[in-house]
Amino acid sequence: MKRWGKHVHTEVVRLDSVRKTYGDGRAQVVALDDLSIGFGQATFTAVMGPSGSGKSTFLHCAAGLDRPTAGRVVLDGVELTDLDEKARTELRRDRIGFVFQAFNLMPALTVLENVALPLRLAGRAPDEALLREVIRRVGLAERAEHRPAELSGGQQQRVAIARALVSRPAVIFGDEPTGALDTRTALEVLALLREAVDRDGRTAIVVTHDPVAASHADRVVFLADGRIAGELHKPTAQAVADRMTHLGAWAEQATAPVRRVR
Ligand SMILES: Nc1ncnc2c1ncn2[C@@H]1O[C@H](COP(=O)(O)OP(=O)(O)OP(=O)(O)O)[C@@H](O)[C@H]1O
Repeated sequence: MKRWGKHVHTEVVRLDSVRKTYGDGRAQVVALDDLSIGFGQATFTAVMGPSGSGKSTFLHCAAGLDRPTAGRVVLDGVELTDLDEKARTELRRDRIGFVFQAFNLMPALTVLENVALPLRLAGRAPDEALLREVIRRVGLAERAEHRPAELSGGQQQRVAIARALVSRPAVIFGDEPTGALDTRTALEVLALLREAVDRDGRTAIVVTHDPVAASHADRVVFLADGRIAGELHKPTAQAVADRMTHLGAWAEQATAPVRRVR
């Protein structure tokens, strides 16, 4: 907890002087270059930047999926950089929800079973009333017994959001969560993330290429060459697009390889 004057400010995620390099010698790539940034509780941040600017690397380091080469990451009061692999896995399971572009649902399981999975993996007996409430909130009450292949892309992503929310995580990380969705469906998914932040006090950090998606955030953080290249608060889609143009993001994107699907 940090105090800024009269205001009490809680940072749920904090990166201090985080550096991440790949390879060494002449082939070394600096993906994150001395990055320091904090994310307050109940805030929604979009992370944007040209291809290769370090967005995925940032997300992986912030969420404890990967270890920085130097610097420290604190998530929900725990210093990730001190933890071994097993402890980091447990912290991810208990304190973090993930939403990916490719939904990553288990095809053989029903909606209800998919949403219950994080609780089962944590050895907790899922409370069916709680599961049904989370599924109702994402608008899929009638679909609880269906399997992912029987749902539209937008419905599948809503299942993924329900699954991310069920363990009441401190942070929800999104990697292009609306990347595979049409405009209207993307707006529904963004509204669910917004509600998780505003109503439940979750902290959302979402990597996106889409200025409209980013305009749903409280703050947009721009990365370039592994560093923070600027921020916008309460952004409009137009302001985000203008800043991305300034960063040369669109020109680079046109020639960039198709994003990896995880
Ligand atoms: N495993 C790896 N080995 C070597 N270099 C890597 C590796 N992963 C990423 N990089 C490099 O690190 C830099 C940052 O990559 P990163 O994937 O974080 O960028 P990004 O902003 O997410 O890009 P995109 O929008 O294209 O997905 C790039 O120069 C990339 O080539």
